[in-house]
Amino acid sequence: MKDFWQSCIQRLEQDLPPQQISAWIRPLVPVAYDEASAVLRVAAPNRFKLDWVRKNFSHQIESLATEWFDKPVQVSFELATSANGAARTPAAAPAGMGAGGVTPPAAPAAGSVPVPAAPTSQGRAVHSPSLSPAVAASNAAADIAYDRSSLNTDLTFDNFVTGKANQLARAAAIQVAQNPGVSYNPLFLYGGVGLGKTHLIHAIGNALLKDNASARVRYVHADQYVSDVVKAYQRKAFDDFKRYYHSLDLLLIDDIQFFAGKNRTQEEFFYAFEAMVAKRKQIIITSDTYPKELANIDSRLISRFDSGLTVAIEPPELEMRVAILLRKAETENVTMPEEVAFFIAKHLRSNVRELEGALRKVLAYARFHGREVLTVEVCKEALKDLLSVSNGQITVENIQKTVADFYKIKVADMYSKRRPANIAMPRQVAMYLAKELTQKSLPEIGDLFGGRDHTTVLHAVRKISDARSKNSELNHALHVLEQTLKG
Ligand SMILES: Nc1ncnc2c1ncn2[C@@H]1O[C@H](COP(=O)(O)OP(=O)(O)OP(=O)(O)O)[C@@H](O)[C@H]1O
Repeated sequence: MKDFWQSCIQRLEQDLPPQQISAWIRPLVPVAYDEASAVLRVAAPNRFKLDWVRKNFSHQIESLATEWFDKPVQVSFELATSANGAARTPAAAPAGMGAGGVTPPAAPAAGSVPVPAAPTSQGRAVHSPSLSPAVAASNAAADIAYDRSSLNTDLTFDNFVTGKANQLARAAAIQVAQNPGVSYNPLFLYGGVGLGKTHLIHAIGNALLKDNASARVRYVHADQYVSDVVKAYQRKAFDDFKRYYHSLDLLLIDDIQFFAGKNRTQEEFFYAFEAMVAKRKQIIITSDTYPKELANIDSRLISRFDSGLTVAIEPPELEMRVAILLRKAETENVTMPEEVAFFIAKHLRSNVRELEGALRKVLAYARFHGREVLTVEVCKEALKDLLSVSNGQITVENIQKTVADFYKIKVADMYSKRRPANIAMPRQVAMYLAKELTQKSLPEIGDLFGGRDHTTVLHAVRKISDARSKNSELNHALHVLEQTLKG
């Protein structure tokens, strides 16, 4: 196997630039070759490299192995650990987060693969034995920075499709990535589910680390932060907790609405917030609603959230949905005719996650049934269930967006707890239409309107239905909305 590996590197050196060889190939360690199953195990020093080589080099290594061993060989990549004998030296291994017991950040999800637009090896992540100790040390530090940040390297600005719905948010995100702590602090991004908030904040983190590999960046979901607070509490280790969070250069905190009612968490976050902003360190927050609408969050925090820049991400319009589908298909190396993308985008309107799910379904269906060309027919078959469930294309999210546009209120008001009449009435209209035009049950509708009780939905449905028969203006508005939604 050693001989094979040497020859493999030599062959790759003929095809790849030296920089790629030292950044991606030399850090790999061949772990074992199993003759019987023809599986070659290769270890990568960290998750980032693992994802990258799996995506970009597995094919080349596999064909070289197949040639060498004279039979089809499968290459299986894994993380270097002491168990497989490929772990990094202790000096280079990511340290824990201290005695405080703060949970070390999880690595990006297994199986996630960076798209080619992810950071290149330039300036970091090089482990060639020929490097000077200083450079090797700084590259090891860069790897550790990535490992600790919990960033998903798949999520970058380059693969974030822009349209009217998110252009402001993207512009603000780029601005903050280029001038952290200076331009907008905090940056508060809000919007409904699956619209790209998480993607955007990872993109900021990735961009910052690409520019400055030694920056202390951390992505954390609000739930994880809560659980870090609980652990610090149990272990009486708030000093470590504070030291860690207060020392960051960039804190990306996702879905802050999960702080609701968690007073100790809010208090700790308040201190972290104050400490970071005072030191001009950047904080970026996402939420399903805008600051003033956050329920059960301390008003001190709400006013802090509001003190920077607050930007909404709206559901994508048709053209943007098409662009997203085309881009995602391209990433999968699949040619998608525009009419196919339009067909899917017209039928699935609510969010990007739903579009991605539909695309995955269509691709899996086409592969399984040996359909080499994607057609509208293939999509209709593949998405049969999804299309019938969405009851002639109408989803609760479409209804919320359409009604919010009609009454000129924010989509976030559909799930906010606010109750002034100019918001409560459109929200009731939306609930009524959701009941009329979708198959959703009352509890399901309640959930989609910010976790409201089914009796609230029932009350709205009855009230609007009754008012409609007496109030011709409302009746007309409902007709217009129904036509828009069915159109
Ligand atoms: N503009 C976009 N371009 C490309 N991909 C996008 C875009 N917006 C969202 N996505 C993709 O859609 C999926 C869902 O996005 P994301 O997880 O960022 O949503 P979210 O707003 O954080 O949702 P939630 O509130 O449910 O956490 C991700 O795979 C993301 O990469």
